Amino acid sequence: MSDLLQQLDAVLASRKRAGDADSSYVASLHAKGLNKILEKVGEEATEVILAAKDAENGGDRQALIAETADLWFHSLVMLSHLGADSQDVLRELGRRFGLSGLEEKAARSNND
Ligand SMILES: N=c1c2ncn([C@@H]3O[C@H](COP(=O)(O)OP(=O)(O)OP(=O)(O)O)[C@@H](O)[C@H]3O)c2ncn1[C@@H]1O[C@H](COP(=O)(O)O)[C@@H](O)[C@H]1O
Repeated sequence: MSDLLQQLDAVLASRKRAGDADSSYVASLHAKGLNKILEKVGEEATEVILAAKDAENGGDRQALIAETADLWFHSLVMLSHLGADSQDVLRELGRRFGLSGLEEKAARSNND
């Protein structure tokens, strides 16, 4: 599925380079600028939280999945706007793989 992320990265980069804001949602976000993109990331994060609470109470898990997809998507648009992409994040997650979050955090305080 990482290939899908790479394909999406390429589409987002092409919309940033030469997208038409009148026919492309992504190009319209790039044209509006980083603050608009960040507003959407914040909005979608809130919608994920609300959908998660709803799912905890027996609500619609598909709605949670859809809102999480919205958050991932808008985060990818943000990364694209700032010259990064999904592979940068996957590389960082790979670097952390197998390292306990508790050990990683303790190591930070030992080095501080
Ligand atoms: N994956 C997505 C994707 N996910 C969500 N969205 C859009 O993000 C917008 C979210 O806006 P809103 O939050 O206002 O709407 P909403 O989330 O449906 O409604 P609420 O949850 O807020 O109530 C909607 O217009 C969605 O269609 C996306 N738009 C585009 N993509 C991908 O980006 C590609 C390029 O898109 P265009 O640049 O529009 O061609 C597409 O081919 C897709 O692969």
